[in-house]
Amino acid sequence: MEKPTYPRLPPSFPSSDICFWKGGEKFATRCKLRQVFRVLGYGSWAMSVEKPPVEICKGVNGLDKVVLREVRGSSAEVYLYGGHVTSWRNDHGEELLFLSTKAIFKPPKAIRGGIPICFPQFGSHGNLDQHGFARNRFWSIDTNPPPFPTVSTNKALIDLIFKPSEEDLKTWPHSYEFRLRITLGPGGDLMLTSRIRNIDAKPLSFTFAYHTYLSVSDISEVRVEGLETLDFLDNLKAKERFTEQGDAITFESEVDKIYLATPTKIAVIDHEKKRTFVLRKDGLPDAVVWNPWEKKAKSMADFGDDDYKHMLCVEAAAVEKVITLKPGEEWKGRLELSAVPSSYRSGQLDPQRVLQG
Ligand SMILES: O=P(O)(O)OC[C@H]1O[C@H](O)[C@H](O)[C@@H](O)[C@@H]1O
Repeated sequence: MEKPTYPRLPPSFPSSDICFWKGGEKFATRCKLRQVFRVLGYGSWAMSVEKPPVEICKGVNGLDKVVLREVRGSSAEVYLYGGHVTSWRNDHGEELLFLSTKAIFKPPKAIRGGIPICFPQFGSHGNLDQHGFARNRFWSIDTNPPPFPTVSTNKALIDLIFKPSEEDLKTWPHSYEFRLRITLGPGGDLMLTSRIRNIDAKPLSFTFAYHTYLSVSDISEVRVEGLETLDFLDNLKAKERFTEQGDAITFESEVDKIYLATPTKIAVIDHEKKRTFVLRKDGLPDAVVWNPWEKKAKSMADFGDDDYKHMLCVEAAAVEKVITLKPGEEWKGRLELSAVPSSYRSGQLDPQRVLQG
């Protein structure tokens, strides 16, 4: 083949980041526009401008949202309203979080689905409104967050901050700073790290949950491993304490349980989808498992009648033992979510095996 001759490009020719595509497959990323110009015309190449790893734009009803993108194609969306993750997609573009077909993106209602933040109160475990108020307040982008002990090389991350307003101080008179970092890892893992600092002169006590709504193909085909034989508080039986019996947890009716002092890793196995979610948590001893089932689903205005079949909440939480911070103290609570193909058979939970599957 004859050596192609390239056109001479003027020095001012733009050199922004570009992706190459062939037959729907991404061939290369972050080439310079100058190089692309040379390749065009030699084969059936297409090109597109690489989308940024962090983009701030408008979402439903004009609410501000942040889109995180990882170079291999996974993505996440975060609304500043609630500091709320509403979408997490793998590199095939498949949605991994459940979002109600009737979700209302309108304050003061919290968004139904995704990952609402329950703070400073989980559920009705206190005098505040159900799940506290962080999920229906506007958060801000934190442009200068205090450093983390380990430096992150991830580009797809956003730091948010929530500080109580004068109104909030009237209902809950405590001064604090709540920082939330949301990161999409190179393999598409979603990580949420909350840092709450007490900046008041008196102690700060709270309960907390990442109220994660996982998307599942069919709830009756789902199994949770890692919670068997643990004690739990049953919200459907006046928070009475029971011990889980037998095997992994499966679903055939309404469930609303707070499992206590759980392992740091929990697996949610979706047999039909052949997908396993692995939840890893730190600083959050409890795990809430919730599915409203048919009757409650019908009573919820922002929840489709059949939506209960396609969701399961497994919530990394701190409920039974209230967290108390002395003045100046900081608490950290972390959740890491991965979705892997299941090559999973029954037996004790071994998340390492799940991950390698
Ligand atoms: O309707 P929400 O206030 O969002 O609460 C939804 C659910 O959240 C948690 O999982 C609680 O354990 C449930 O008791 C509650 O029904």
